[in-house]
Amino acid sequence: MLTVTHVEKVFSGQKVLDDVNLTLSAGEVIHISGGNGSGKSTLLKIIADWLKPDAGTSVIDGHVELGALIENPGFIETETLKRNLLFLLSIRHQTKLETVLPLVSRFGLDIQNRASMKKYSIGMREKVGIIQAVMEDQQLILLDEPTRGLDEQSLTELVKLIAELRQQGKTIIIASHDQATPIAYTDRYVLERGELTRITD
Ligand SMILES: Nc1ncnc2c1ncn2[C@@H]1O[C@H](COP(=O)(O)OP(=O)(O)OP(=O)(O)O)[C@@H](O)[C@H]1O
Repeated sequence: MLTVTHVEKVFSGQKVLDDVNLTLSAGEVIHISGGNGSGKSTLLKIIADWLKPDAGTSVIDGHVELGALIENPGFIETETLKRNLLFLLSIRHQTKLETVLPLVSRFGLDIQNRASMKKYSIGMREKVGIIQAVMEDQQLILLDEPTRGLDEQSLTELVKLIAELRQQGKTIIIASHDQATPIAYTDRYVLERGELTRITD
């Protein structure tokens, strides 16, 4: 599903990622922890092909659809939630808005909300970011700090959603600064000084 091999990334002479290797098969759910600035977002961006590594490769199997929430998701700020989702769905033409509505309401969002996205709070934006990352049955899902700004109820929904996606065989990478995450995951990794290491209990 995903093979990251000997990946390096240097910013301003500083090696942020140093020989990072990661192989994930379909259905694996992992959690990567690491302090602020440890390179979690950089690694996810390389996996999503938003950034090129300075050395090494990151390869996703050809047929795999990617869903990603990395840093601040970009929306059309002057448009409503509905218009934003319709726009995103129009790119792949695979999913109808009706299919996404249960996901919208379980996170307490209102598809009829007439406010533009720029009026949304951090937590509301995070929820929309989560929804767009999973709403088209994407098989590989990257979630960078997905709990940011979420209230208790939404956090519970997120935990349930990830458990469901895991049951459906989705491959998921969750990154957060926190080693202790409320989210169910299988394998834990830590990113420190540019190195990604699997934590064994
Ligand atoms: N486009 C860029 N140009 C220059 N430096 C960058 C760029 N993107 C990231 N960096 C630097 O790379 C390092 C890792 O950043 P990254 O955002 O990947 O860390 P992170 O682990 O996601 O941090 P956080 O938990 O704070 O979000 C930081 O020192 C950051 O300043």
